[in-house]
Amino acid sequence: MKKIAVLTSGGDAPGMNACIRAVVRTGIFHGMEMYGIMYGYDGMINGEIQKMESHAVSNIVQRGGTILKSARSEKFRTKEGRKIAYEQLQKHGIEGLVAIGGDGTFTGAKVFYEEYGIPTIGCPGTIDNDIYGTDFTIGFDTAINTALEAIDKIRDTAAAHDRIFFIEVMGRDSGYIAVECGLGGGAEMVMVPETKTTLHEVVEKLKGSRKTKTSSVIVVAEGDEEGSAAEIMEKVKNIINDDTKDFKVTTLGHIQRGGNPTGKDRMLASRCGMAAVEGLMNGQANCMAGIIHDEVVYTSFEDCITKSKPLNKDTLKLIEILSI
Ligand SMILES: Nc1ncnc2c1ncn2[C@@H]1O[C@H](COP(=O)(O)OP(=O)(O)O)[C@@H](O)[C@H]1O
Ligand SMILES: O=P(O)(O)OC[C@H]1O[C@](O)(COP(=O)(O)O)[C@@H](O)[C@@H]1O
Repeated sequence: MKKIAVLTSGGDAPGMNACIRAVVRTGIFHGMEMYGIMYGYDGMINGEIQKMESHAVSNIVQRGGTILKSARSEKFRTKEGRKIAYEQLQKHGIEGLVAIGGDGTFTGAKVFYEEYGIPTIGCPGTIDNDIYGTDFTIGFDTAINTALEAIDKIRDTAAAHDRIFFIEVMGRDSGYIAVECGLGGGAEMVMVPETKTTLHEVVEKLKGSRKTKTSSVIVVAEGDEEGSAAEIMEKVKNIINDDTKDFKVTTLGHIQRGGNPTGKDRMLASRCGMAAVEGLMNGQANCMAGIIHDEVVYTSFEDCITKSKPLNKDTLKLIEILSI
């Protein structure tokens, strides 16, 4: 294998740049020609493929976002789109791919590999941490630290005004961010897509905690089955029906996806990037390079996509115990 290309796809995540840097420099170290594909799978289809020398990844290890840009590509979901993508790779002589993204990105990579056989290895890049085959995903640590900083600030106001705050964090299908922020931010309760929490339980919890506390914070993952934090707040407010209680909502949104990656994310990203390139050189394909118990582990895309990584039950219990 002589030419490897790297792309970032799906949502961006802090640490993706550190991963791109590791991919490019590991490849060059081993005598490969390295290429960057802009805008994920869309760029593959559009032929936005550029050679990357070592200096192309200078001064990016500390930066959020992704210098290769990211996209969610509808065209790549079609057979015609993937055929054009393959032709573009052929045109540039690309023999291997590193795809940095989440489970959608890996689903696309798997379909593409099965159709055209271009060896591909993924690196887990999503703030949601919802990927089987790695203890943590690139961007998760930064996202929870960003969210925690925001929650700490909101708690100041909550405490000063005796308010009940519903804080929405990201996590379309996953409650990892909510759970970590809930625990670290001292929340009364977390509401996540993986477990059912009824409005009745929320109301009872708030009534109970108001006996000992004057302010409360409830962290809601955006994908919770009861709806958004704003919707949940309205419903709870209506049930409690007490004008003396002051309810507020804050949706943290995309601040969680930006910013300089933490040291942990830079380390994880660099290790996964190197492992992806060395995996390709050693004949691995159709799998993701992740880190489990501090060791590099290659997990098939099939498993990454189909197997779930359950939330730690002890952590959920801990939140309940610590919020009495
Ligand atoms: N079944 C599929 N077939 C082909 N491509 C897919 C498929 N699922 C996802 N993709 C591609 O992967 C991209 C990224 O997936 P998405 O779910 O948006 O983000 P993430 O990788 O962060 O989970 C999609 O925009 C699409 O181009
Ligand atoms: O910016 P967008 O495209 O609306 O994406 C929002 C989504 O991005 C995430 O932060 C991460 O999603 P991905 O795993 O698809 O990258 C989700 O939690 C959130 O729902």
